[in-house]
Parts: sequence; structure tokens; C-alpha cells
Amino acid sequence: MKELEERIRREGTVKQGNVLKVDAFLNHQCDVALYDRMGAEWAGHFAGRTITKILTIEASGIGIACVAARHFGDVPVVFAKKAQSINLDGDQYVSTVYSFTKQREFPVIVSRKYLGPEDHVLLIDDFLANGKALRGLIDICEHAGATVEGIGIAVEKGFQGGGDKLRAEGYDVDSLAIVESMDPETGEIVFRG
Ligand SMILES: O=P(O)(O)OC[C@H]1O[C@H](OP(=O)(O)OP(=O)(O)O)[C@H](O)[C@@H]1O
Ligand SMILES: O=c1[nH]c(=O)c2nc[nH]c2[nH]1
Repeated sequence: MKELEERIRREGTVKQGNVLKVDAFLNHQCDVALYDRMGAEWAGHFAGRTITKILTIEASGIGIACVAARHFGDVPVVFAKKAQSINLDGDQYVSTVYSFTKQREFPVIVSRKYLGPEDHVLLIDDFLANGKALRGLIDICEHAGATVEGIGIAVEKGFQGGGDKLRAEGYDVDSLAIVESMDPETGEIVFRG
């Protein structure tokens, strides 16, 4: 998606430790009109697939997934929680995810009420790096007996390999911008062609 690539070039900054900071529009301050155009792109890519639910993971995926849902017939959006809460009751699917930005493991929890074998799921997230977050969500779908129809990602860091491993396993991963390399010294960002 050219618009997203240009926005990353214009407003993104490359940090040490393979971190791309795009919090001016994607995952801190939110450009909702951009989210809407991203949702339209995924709707085009996944047209023809039956999607009954969108699944994402807190925190940064939630806003993007909710706007995307408007392009998939307003299907419900479920987000995996990263902490137990007195607000979570009943039976849960639980997995574990190593957080790239927080550098520690979190439980990922989805109530059994909101995901089941009848569901055809689109996974949505802001970033795909090593693929840990998606592995947690896929694990939860497997526990639920739900079908993963596809994966929509805003920014994939291709050089970290998580996306290509998932593609090799047969998942339909649609990343709107794939960063092939980025240099914290010069700030240069190269996208996959
Ligand atoms: O492919 P991966 O290596 O798993 O990296 C991608 C994940 O990392 C971020 O989550 P994180 O827990 O760092 O922060 P968040 O609370 O901003 O979502 C991002 O939102 C993705 O969920
Ligand atoms: O803002 C972010 N920048 C990143 O480089 C990244 N990788 C995973 N998750 C991320 N979030």
C-alpha cells in the first residue's frame, strides 16, 4: 500500500534494536482515516473468503481491527487480553506470547464464549516481526477449533522472518507494507518491491 509506505518514510523513525517507530499515526496517535483505507485494502485482498470474526491482540491491534471490521460486514472483533482480570469469567483459551516491545512473556487469554469451531477468523495486527503474537493467536484458534482464513498486517518487518515462515506454512498473510531493511544510522528504509 503506497500510502502506508510513504507515511512510514515521512513520519517513521528507525531505532536501535530493529524497532521502527510509527507512533505518530499507527500505534499511539491513531490516524483513523488511514485505518479505514487499510481496512478497505484487506477487504479487497480477502474478498471471497467467509469471515465471521476478527481476532487481534491488545493493545495496538484493537483500533485497527475495529475499523477494519466495518469493511467485513461489521463482524465482531475479539481481542486477546494479556492479563488476567476479575472481568474475565468462565472458561478461557490461554496461550503465551513473548512481547517484542515489552521484552517479556505475557499470557494471552480469550473467553470461550467469543470463539468457537463455527468461526472463520481474520487475524489483524499493527506489526509482524518474529511472529510471536500471531503464533499465540493461531494457537488460540486451534484450541477453539476455529479456522484461520487469513492474516492482515499493517507493517511487517520482513527481515525478522516471522511473515515468511507463516506464508511457507500456507497462511494467507497480507501485509500492507513490508520493510526489507532499515538502518538506524542513516534512517534509510527499504520496502519489499
Ligand atoms: O511478530 P512479533 O515479534 O510478535 O511482533 C509483533 C507484535 O509486537 C507488538 O506487540 P507488543 O506486545 O510489543 O506491544 P503492543 O502492546 O503495542 O501491542 C505488536 O503490536 C505485535 O502484536
Ligand atoms: O511500534 C513497533 N515497532 C516495531 O518495530 C515493532 N516490532 C514489533 N512490534 C512493534 N511495534
